[in-house]
Amino acid sequence: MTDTDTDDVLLVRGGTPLEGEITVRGAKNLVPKAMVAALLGSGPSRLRNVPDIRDVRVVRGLLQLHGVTVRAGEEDGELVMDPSRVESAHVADIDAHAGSSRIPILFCGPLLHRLGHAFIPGLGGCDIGGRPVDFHFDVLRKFGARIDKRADGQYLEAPQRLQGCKIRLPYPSVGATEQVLLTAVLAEGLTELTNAAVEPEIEDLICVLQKMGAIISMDTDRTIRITGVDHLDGYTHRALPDRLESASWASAALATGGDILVRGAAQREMMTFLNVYRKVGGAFEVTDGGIRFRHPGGPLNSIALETDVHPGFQTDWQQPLVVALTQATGLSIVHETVYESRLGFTEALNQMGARIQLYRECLGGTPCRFGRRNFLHSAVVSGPTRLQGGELVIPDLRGGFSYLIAALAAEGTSRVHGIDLINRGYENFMEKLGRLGAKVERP
Ligand SMILES: CC(=O)N[C@H]1[C@@H](OP(=O)(O)OP(=O)(O)OC[C@H]2O[C@@H](n3ccc(=O)[nH]c3=O)[C@H](O)[C@@H]2O)O[C@H](CO)[C@@H](O)[C@@H]1O
Ligand SMILES: C=C(OP(=O)(O)O)C(=O)O
Repeated sequence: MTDTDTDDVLLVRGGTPLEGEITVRGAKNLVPKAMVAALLGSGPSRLRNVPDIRDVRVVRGLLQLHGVTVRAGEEDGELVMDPSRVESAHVADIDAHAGSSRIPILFCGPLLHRLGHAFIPGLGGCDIGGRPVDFHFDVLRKFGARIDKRADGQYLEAPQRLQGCKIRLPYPSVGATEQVLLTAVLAEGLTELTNAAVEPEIEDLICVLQKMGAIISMDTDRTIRITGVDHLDGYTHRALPDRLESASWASAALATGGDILVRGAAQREMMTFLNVYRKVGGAFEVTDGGIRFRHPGGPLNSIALETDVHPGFQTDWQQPLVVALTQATGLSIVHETVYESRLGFTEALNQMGARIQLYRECLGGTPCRFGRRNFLHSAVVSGPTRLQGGELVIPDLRGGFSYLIAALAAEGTSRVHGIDLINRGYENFMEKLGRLGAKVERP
């Protein structure tokens, strides 16, 4: 689909506060990985709270190509995956199904265990930095995999059973940590991973693997130890809620002066976000069923914000919150330390009337990996500014949702191109917008 396709364009009439209730389901950053984990089991797995998003469809297609039967369970949002007949898939078919997601790389360990070989096509995912996968392949080599890089992708082979090993990640990468987990659980012997990522979605993946029969311990110092086992069963698991989508709606409430009850949102995984939300001047109430986010009236406060690995401020929360910061009084500082190019989306906000200046220097308290490498990875947001509707082309998933928020907060009408990308990570977002009173229509 191109951005000239009218199906992929949304007309947004701004100026109406978003008000009402919506529900978030399982996390985009857990569900597809738990689906990959099903490949490791000898029997069927049941995953609940699965959202209907594109990244889930991509993994479903890839599992099916490898002989896994995937069907809906009895409960709404339940998937039953049976891997009893895992088989090789044709390289061209894998390529066609890989889609826009980064998940195919996590098939490596499970396929090496089940088949002795794997093919990994070029990866999708958001264009917010170089996003190399060198850690993944370094890790797989340590387990004993052979990797042959060709023009169409990476061909992997396990000449013998993969062996547990000692690994230290150069940076606590979420994907590389998951790569280690999904590979080490069936490898022979002990694997010790230091400098691991400890995001809530990783803990939930560990819960899935433990239910399957894996032995995994987590220390407080980012060390994860996995004792390889010979056999894993299927699992039954309810995915943790999507803390990233929840925060996006929270930012939408703040930027539009609205009031949104996000059913399913969970406090524990959002503590860092909630502290920042309160500092900016947003109000929230945690209930048993979710979190209500609202603009309490009056001015918002400028803040200094630094994204970081968990338990720091999650980078995927950054872009939607920046839109709310355009409405705060004074100068806010945003230092993006996880991705080198995640602030480019602000140019379009400036065209709408925001005042956001980007810097190559580390403007936060902590110098980061990007400070001396010429990346525009810090921002100063001056506010409050009146936003005017504009012509917006969605650059990436969270940037796309941020443009929707900006268009909803702006005066006048915006044309937002490329909205299909939002389906990667936001279930039924059009329906949810409608329920919250947003004035949106297809041209
Ligand atoms: C599907 C999914 O779960 N996506 C999430 C996952 O992405 P993903 O797993 O891709 O993110 P990583 O944590 O791996 O990336 C973090 C940093 O490490 C670098 N890096 C990573 C791997 C590697 O082999 N080499 C390398 O240099 C990346 O370029 C980036 O600068 O975690 C990110 C950080 O919380 C989130 O923003 C994404 O939403
Ligand atoms: C960066 C993101 O996702 P992915 O890693 O799937 O591109 C995101 O969810 O904001």
